Amino acid sequence: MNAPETLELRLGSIAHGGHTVARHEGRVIFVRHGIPGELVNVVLTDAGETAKFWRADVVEVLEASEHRVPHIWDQADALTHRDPVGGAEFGHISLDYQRVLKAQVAAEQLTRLGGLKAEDYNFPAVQAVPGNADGLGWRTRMSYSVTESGHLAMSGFRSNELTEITQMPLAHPGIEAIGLYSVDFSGIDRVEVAVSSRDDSTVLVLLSEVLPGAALRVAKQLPEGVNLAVFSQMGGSAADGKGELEVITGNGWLTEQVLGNFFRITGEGFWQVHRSAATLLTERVMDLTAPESGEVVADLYAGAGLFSLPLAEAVGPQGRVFSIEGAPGTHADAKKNLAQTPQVTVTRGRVERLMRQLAREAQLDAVVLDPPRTGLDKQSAAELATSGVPRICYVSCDPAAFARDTARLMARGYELDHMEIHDLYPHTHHMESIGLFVRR
Ligand SMILES: C[S@@+](CC[C@H](N)C(=O)[O-])C[C@H]1O[C@@H](n2cnc3c(N)ncnc32)[C@H](O)[C@@H]1O
Repeated sequence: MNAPETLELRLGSIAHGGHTVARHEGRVIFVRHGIPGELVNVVLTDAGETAKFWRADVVEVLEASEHRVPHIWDQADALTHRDPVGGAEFGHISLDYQRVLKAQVAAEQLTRLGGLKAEDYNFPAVQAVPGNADGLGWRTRMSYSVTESGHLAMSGFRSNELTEITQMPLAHPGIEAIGLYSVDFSGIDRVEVAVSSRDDSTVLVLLSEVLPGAALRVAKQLPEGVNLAVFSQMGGSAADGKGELEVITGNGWLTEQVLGNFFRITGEGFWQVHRSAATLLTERVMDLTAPESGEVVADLYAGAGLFSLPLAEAVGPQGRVFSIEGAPGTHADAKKNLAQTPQVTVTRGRVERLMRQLAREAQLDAVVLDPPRTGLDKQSAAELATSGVPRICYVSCDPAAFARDTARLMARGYELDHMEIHDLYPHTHHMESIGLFVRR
């Protein structure tokens, strides 16, 4: 028998990934675009007869949650679009309640994967970013596809169908101001845009060109002062892929400023997305890690040196910082950003490959690590713990990976001394956790 295409469901609790969990005839269904407690009609998007669980999207709300609000972005609204775009999947939930749900997800992951018990541990609330009351305009980095007619577009939540974009309320106003939505991007297949949060107005547009000459046509349509470059990825992954940047107008990089330090970030290089993230995370990492003069600290997955630079200042010329980053472009930025601090050793390479040697050769006093969504691999977690480093400050954008790594570190002699969660991705299901682990 084929599965029914639509169903009426009562939505249960929130799950990792932003779904609510519902049940139908004993089967679990992960439902998007709903709120726990709501009675809704859903369309099944993934419903094989033999599948362990199904997936569905809310298309009609029969009994709305008191936390439901008009969606912040029409094109991402599942109630008015059959294939809404991704990128603001919590936009129908009041901002305060989004944070309540994120805290529930984090607590559930820490319990289930991290092995922590609610009776022993005070699971943290999710903190709003000061100065961003409506949770809009925070994205300093945007990434778009291009339609056949040359317009900016984004993919549907669960499809490759492109929807033309005419505004993006989460994008920084400096990005929205340059009129990208009326530019003809024919001959381009991806458009990446970044704005500097130093001045809130210097913009760099990166194009991936499929027709030679297309970027020059785009250049003529952009306002004066916008930096433009063509980027070609030469293979590899985000951690070690090689890229080539050909500048068309202005510079191929932006300058960022964090607490008095300046950072050069090339077009394809990593930088924190929320306009306040770099400052907020630096303050929190420095506060929790508390590096002292003369100490030896490692900054793993170091990016362009955001934490390495203040760590170097704190340990001073008598101390030492090992800054490890995999991506060649971001590593090149780190080299430049850390050129005036000889106490920093800047190394390009995968943490998986370098961790053992580092743990063996350096007597580390503290480690800061900020891995991608996948978290630490098992081997690196083991080597990190075996190093016996007294303090580990772990910054994470994925609560499941963070919880899994918490269990690994706790099994090898660490305890989670402090944890906090920041809402660095409002109107999405994402969150940023920071944990301080200390050697027992
Ligand atoms: C979440 S970012 C953090 C960067 C930096 N801490 C910051 O806040 O600006 C993670 C960084 O790790 C790098 N990376 C990803 N996988 C890696 C790996 N296996 N080894 C080393 N670096 C890696 C990425 O290129 C990226 O720059």
